[in-house]
Amino acid sequence: MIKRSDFPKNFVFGTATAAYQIEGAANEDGKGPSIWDIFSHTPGKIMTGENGDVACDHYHRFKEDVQLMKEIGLDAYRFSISWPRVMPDGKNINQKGVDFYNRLVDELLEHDITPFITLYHWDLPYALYEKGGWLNSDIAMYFRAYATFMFNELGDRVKHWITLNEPWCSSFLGYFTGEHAPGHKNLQEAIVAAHNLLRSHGHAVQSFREEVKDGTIGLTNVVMKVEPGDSRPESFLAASLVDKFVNAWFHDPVVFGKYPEEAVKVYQERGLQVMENDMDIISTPIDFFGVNYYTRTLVVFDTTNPLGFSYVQGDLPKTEMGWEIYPQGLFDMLVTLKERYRLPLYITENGMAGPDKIENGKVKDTYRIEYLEKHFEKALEAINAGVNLKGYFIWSLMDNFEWAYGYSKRFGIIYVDYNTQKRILKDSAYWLKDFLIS
Ligand SMILES: N=[N+]=NCCCCNC(=O)[C@@H]1[C@H]2[C@H](O)[C@@H](O)[C@H](O)[C@@H](CO)[C@@H]12
Repeated sequence: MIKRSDFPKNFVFGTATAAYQIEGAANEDGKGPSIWDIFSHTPGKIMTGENGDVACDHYHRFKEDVQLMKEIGLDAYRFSISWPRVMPDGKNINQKGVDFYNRLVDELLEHDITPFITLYHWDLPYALYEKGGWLNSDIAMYFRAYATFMFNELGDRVKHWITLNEPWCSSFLGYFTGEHAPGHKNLQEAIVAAHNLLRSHGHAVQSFREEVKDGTIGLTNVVMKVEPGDSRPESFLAASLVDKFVNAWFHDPVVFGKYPEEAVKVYQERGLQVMENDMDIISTPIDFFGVNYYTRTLVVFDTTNPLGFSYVQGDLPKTEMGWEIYPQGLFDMLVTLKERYRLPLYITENGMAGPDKIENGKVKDTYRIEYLEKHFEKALEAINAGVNLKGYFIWSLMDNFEWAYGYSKRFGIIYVDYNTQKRILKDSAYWLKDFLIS
């Protein structure tokens, strides 16, 4: 049985959340609307018709939540800042919003929990969306100013920062499939948004080097193990190409200063415009990559699809999200990232949505314990294979607003009763508490 002491001494175990998914107080103390406030209030966008107006009410209950993190014994906590809470119009400061994050950081430090901050976890100020949002190249300057302000405000106490959470989701789910805010369905827009997200990332890193000299900063991507769904050679080719679009597209430019060749050609015909010194900015050196790993993606050669491939379902056991449980993919991707980019890594998200039910005041989420054990084992295997893995953040600390699925998908190790806002540690939280002292 794997033990905490099998991991390197300074390895951090934590949990992760995001502002829009847990804070609530959507219109309180001067906070401005984000694109997710508008999207979740737009009929038909959220499967359950729910929104993040209250969520887990973390804005008011953060002290209780930090106390629960302490009770479990977490080393670290990854959370995001709501840009429109601190800058309601994307530019001017809302001091009450800033005060909340000062209080949260101080509460974490008082409980010996190391804060890891994500600057952007999808909740763009709506006022900036009205100015073009990620489609307007000026967004990089707004993001740089926001990042610089936060570095100056919290950088004395917070030494670990992530610029963006999953730019692939922000651009391709937000602007191509339309599943996420702002709900556009335009491939050219998705390509432009992805480029502006990476430019914004680079500007924030440049500012960080001036503002927080003793800190580390990185970029978090969703990392999908892309595999062929059948044995045809064309499907192997399709898998390799999809891997370039979903994985390499958001890692290569940040390290090598250039997009993957195979994908550039496709995107240049569909609106990608790279201006002078964009790639130099995007490839401003970072200290680590954050890896959000959930599952694998299977693709097959498919001439009926204009892109030449289609996604297929695998036959492994699945979570409530319909995602296959595939711990081997975590090992494979950690090794791939290490060999290609030679950067330290954090697993900034890994976890599962389960059929969590309260029975006699308990949640027997044995399936989540097994899921975490298997993925912990693969993470350790990767470390022993030479991967410089520095930490592991479970998604998520508590059940929360799961974007287009509303509150119907429970990822937390803590159960949230949304009617009463009562928090109940699931069996997986008690398991983690024991693991962290093993
Ligand atoms: N097929 N397939 N699939 C895998 C693709 C997963 C893309 N979604 C994510 O990674 C999001 C990430 C997000 O940071 C968090 O805010 C979300 O709550 C979790 C759970 O959904 C994950």
